[in-house]
Amino acid sequence: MHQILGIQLRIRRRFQHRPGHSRPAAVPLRPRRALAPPGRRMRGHFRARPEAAVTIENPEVDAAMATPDAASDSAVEGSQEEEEQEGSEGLETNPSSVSNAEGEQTSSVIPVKSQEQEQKQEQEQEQEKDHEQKEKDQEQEKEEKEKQKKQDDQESIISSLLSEVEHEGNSPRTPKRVLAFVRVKPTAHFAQDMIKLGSDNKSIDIYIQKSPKGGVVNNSQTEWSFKLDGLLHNTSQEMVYETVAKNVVAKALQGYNGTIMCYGQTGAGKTYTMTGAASEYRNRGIIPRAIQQIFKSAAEFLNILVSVRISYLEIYNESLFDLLAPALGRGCKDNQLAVMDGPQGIYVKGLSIHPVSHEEEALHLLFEGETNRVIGEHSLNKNSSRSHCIFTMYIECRSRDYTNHKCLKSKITLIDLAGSERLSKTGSEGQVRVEASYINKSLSFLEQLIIALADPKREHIPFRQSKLTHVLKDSLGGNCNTVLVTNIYGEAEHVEETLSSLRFATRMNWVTAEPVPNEPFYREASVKALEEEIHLLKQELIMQDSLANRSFMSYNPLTTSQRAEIRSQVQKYLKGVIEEISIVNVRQIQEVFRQFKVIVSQQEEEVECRLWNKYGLGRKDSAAESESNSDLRLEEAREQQQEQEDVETAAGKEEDLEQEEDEETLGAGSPPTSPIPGGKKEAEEGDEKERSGSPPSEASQDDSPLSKSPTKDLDEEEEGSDQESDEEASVPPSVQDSQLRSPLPKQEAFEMFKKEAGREIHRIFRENKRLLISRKKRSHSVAQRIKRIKQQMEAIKEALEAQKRKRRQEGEYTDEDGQVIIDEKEFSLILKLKELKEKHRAAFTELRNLKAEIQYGQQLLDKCRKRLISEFEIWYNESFLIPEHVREALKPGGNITPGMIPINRVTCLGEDEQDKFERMQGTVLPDCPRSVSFYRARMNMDQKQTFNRSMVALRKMRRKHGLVPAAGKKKSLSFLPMP
Ligand SMILES: Nc1ncnc2c1ncn2[C@@H]1O[C@H](COP(=O)(O)OP(=O)(O)OP(=O)(O)O)[C@@H](O)[C@H]1O
Repeated sequence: MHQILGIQLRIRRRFQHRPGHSRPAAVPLRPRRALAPPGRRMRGHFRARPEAAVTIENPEVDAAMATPDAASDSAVEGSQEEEEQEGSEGLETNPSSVSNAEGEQTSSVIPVKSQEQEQKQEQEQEQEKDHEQKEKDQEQEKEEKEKQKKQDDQESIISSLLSEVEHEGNSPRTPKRVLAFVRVKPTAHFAQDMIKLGSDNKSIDIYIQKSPKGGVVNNSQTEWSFKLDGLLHNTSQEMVYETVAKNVVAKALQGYNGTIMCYGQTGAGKTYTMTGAASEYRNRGIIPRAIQQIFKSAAEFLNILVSVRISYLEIYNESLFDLLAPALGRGCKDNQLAVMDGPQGIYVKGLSIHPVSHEEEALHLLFEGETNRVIGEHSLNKNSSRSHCIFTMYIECRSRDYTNHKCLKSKITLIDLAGSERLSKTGSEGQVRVEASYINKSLSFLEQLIIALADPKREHIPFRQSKLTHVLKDSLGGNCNTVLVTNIYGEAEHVEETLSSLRFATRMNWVTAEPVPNEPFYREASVKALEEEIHLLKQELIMQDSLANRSFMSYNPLTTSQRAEIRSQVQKYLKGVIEEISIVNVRQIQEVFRQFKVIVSQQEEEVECRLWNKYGLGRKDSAAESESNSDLRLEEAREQQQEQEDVETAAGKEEDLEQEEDEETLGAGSPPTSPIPGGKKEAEEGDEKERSGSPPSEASQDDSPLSKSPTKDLDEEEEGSDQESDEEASVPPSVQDSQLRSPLPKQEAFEMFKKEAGREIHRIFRENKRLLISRKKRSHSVAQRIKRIKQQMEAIKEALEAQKRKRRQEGEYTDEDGQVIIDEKEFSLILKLKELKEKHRAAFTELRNLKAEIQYGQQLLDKCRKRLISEFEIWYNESFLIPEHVREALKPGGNITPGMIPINRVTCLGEDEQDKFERMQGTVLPDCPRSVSFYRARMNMDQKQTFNRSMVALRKMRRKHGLVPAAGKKKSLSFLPMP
């Protein structure tokens, strides 16, 4: 019955959707239906109306969304589109319920036809097909136009918010509520007698039999009814996003803060809803989709520039952790975070916020954060996350062409709460029990907070009771769009927890919210205010110094000679020549500590070398090698920096242009320069010299081939790589034949490696390098082109201005509507300017794409380089340093116990993921071209994890088997036998 009604509804909609349209009488439906093979009817019918569709596609779910604006409209459209397709299937397959345009009742009797009739019928079918195709095309065109219109609308909304005219809330504000949805985890054992989902897709009833023995739920009530904003049962990830998040994200681009929170029992699907299945693009959750929506919209905006920054916070046992902390490990004490109330709202002091320029970068951060989450196994969920996680995207919109100087800020807070079940239910002990009690406490504080927020009479809202509630102070209700997704199980055994989750959802649903966009602010003003503040503070310093008779004080970055002076002071202090180092300023203190660090690491290396030599541990050239290793790292860093600079100079022209425009708008004459000419550069050079280590007399200055690193060699070779052929002759004798030969100098060994074992990776490295260089060249020429266009635009603008002035001086003519009449020259100048603007925009897009390619290429090249070097290191160690018996032990079947990773696994790290990615490219990408960023970010993360895991295992292995690890954290891999 449902299904029949469903089809009728869809058919009606099909005709409603295109008013005035009626199928031409010449295209009857009957013959086609009559020819349909028996059985197709049923198949088509069921395919068109699965149970899921009944619940999801009910338009009332969409109506439940607070604002029927562009985003939610498109959600409805999406389902209408599906319905239309389904509807057309219904038209073909359900003759009993369909009438044609003339109202004739169709029949399923197959008429006997002559050949002529059949031909005619075929012709008619052809015509019908053509007609349908045309209709489809028209509809597509219409949809495209509507999409564009919506996009333009969104852009124009942002533009108007940014406009100079004071923005007033012209539409009366109607109090709204926090939206609450319920998502049921799919199950084969849905407790139909206990959980009843209403046909309105909003209500849910729970029936629990009163337990004769008494128990948790043993009061007089056995039935509960809840009415929320929507039920998501058997709903795809896409539909969940459309219903729950799309509007919030679209509004965030218009300056509204948005919050989406997943609450529910452990394992009920919070993480699945928020982040999604890790490996499948189709099953990605709200966060990856929100990232995609933002970057997609940003790319489509013509005049609005969107910048995005990301932070990822974890609250675990009432402690805050930065899941994206750059260098520090989780839980590191140095990384103290604190929730602060600032003038601009709540913020977490010390939490790293990362600017991201494209989707893949943002996804990479998400995946990185995900891998750092605390996962504690739990009887309810093997992958239970025992912490609350808050992924925040900070969005900033401003006008691209600087028609105004305002900036619109907003943030989207996406919260994945820890499981909400009661302690007894977790069946956990020890640490997990402690965690559960923390989680329970913070969730009950959250509940208290929600109750307080929902009560309009309450004056005090207990935000500060827990870290979670404090962090969420400005993210729940108030002026932001807040949506709660309550994840529940459908099974009978979880019904009590389901009941308590639904109570939480209802309370949340009572919380009022009055979403208003954040006030745009003047970037220029804030930069100016900061500059003034710096200026003032500098003056204050000067005054304090003169009062304290310290007129010699300077607060500029240190020069090379100043650094050298500090170094010599530190050395004197260590030798006891001077008693103390007098402290002058913060920069000097930092430099003193740095110098101490440099000296300590040098001494460590020296001591290590001496020990090796003294006890004859088999590494004759250890001194040279350790330096060679440090050189290697240094060279690598230097090369990366060089390449980074290349990219920046080539592709960064675009930013230069933007900056130029920025400066114009800021009215600054020239970009800020270092207070000391060449100061920073000099300081950096000084840095490098020092890092290469030791005093002049020591081996770092040595030019011997031993100290020459492979990466250095890579550099040289890259320069002359064009002439070099892959099929080079003179392949040296294979190392395999040699039984632990006396170590070759690394330089020679590297040459050998490139020609045999590392030949393929070396070829790939060169190929990547070549591609990167060509992209850089192209981006350089595009940047030049942009510059030329800009100059032309400037010239035309000037000419236009002159023309306008002339027109005004000569007196203006107006037409009957009062419009100023301009002459042909001015008109052609305007046209030319328009044309140039378009060219400028196109070149800009090209440059941006090239920049993304360069960035990606650069990453690829870096990876390739690292792999080449690490493989070389392993090969070198295996060939020259590991004795035969250890090599045997490392082979499969050798006496290394299971669980340890054979060395050859390390050499092929990442290959599996790469293969996976390539395979996936062949299959998934053609259907889903937008999934590239998702899979790339995923692959990067997987590779990183595999590498880290392998390294940890390898280190353990070395320790266990009496193999002495090289001292120092950053040592390259080497296996050394104990005497
Ligand atoms: N709607 C769904 N469709 C398919 N699989 C789901 C769905 N919801 C959850 N799952 C699966 O159930 C398992 C548990 O889900 P998830 O980890 O998201 O639960 P959780 O509520 O986040 O648990 P915890 O509180 O312990 O973190 C996962 O393997 C997930 O893939």
